[in-house]
Amino acid sequence: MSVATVPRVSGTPIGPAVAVHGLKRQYGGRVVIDRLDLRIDRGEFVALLGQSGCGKTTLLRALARLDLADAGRIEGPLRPAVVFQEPRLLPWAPLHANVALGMEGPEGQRLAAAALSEVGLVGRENDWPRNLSGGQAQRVALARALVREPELLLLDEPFAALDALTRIKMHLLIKELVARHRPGVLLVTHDVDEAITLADRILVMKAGRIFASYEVGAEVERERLRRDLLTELGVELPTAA
Ligand SMILES: Nc1ncnc2c1ncn2[C@@H]1O[C@H](COP(=O)(O)OP(=O)(O)OP(=O)(O)O)[C@@H](O)[C@H]1O
Repeated sequence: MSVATVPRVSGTPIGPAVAVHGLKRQYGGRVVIDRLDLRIDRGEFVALLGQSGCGKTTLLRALARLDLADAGRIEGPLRPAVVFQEPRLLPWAPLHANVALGMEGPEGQRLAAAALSEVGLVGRENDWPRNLSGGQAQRVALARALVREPELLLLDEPFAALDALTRIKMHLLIKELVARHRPGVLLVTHDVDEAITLADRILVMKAGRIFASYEVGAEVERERLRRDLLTELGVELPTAA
C-alpha cells in the first residue's frame, strides 16, 4: 500500500508516514532486527535510542530502502528523505543544485532558493559547499531533505558532529521545520537530552526489538523521564540524596 495520498484536516496531514510489520534482518545468522513492528504518523517526531550495536542504523537503513529485509514488510514511501551525520553534499555543485538534485530548470532553482532561505541561508543558492561551516552544510542537507515535501524524514544522528551551541540552534530549526512541513520523523540519536527536547515519543531499542516506548510529556516530567531512559540504556545513576 502506498501512503502517498493522505487525508488532511485543517491543512494538517494525518495518517501513517510509515508502518513496519514483523521486520527481520540478520547478518550471517545473527539476528539484528527481530520481528520489529513500528508505526510513525505524519507530523509525529519519534526518537530512537539504544546502546551501540542494538540495530538502530540497520532499522533506519531498511526504512530508507538502502538495505533489504529478510522478512516482514514496510508500508511507506520508497524514497524517504534522509539526513546523515555528515552533510554529504556534492562539492562540485552549487548549493541550489545540491538542494534541488534532479529538479532542473527555473522551478528547481526557485524551490532550492526557498528551501535554503527556510534553513537560514537566504541568497546563498549560488555559493559552494566548500564555503560553508559544518552547521551551515547540515542546514543545506536539511533543505535538500525537505524540498520534496517528504512524508517520512529519517535523521541518523544529524547533529552529533556539531558543537554544542550549533546543535541547540539546529534543534530549534528542525522543530520549526517539522512543525511546518509535518513529515513523520525518525531520529536515531545517542543523546538522551536531544531525544527529550525534540521527540513526541521515544523508543528504546534492545537486541533488535523496540523494548520500551515513552511519550514525552510536560516539562515537569522530563527529569524523571531522563533518569528512566538513562537507566534503560545501562547508565548507573546515583540515587537522589
Ligand atoms: N553489513 C553488515 N554486515 C554484518 N554485520 C552488520 C552489518 N551491519 C550491521 N551489522 C551488525 O549489526 C549489529 C547492529 O548494527 P547497527 O549499526 O544497526 O547498530 P547501532 O544500534 O546503529 O549501533 P551504533 O549506535 O553503534 O551506531 C551490529 O552488531 C553490527 O556489527
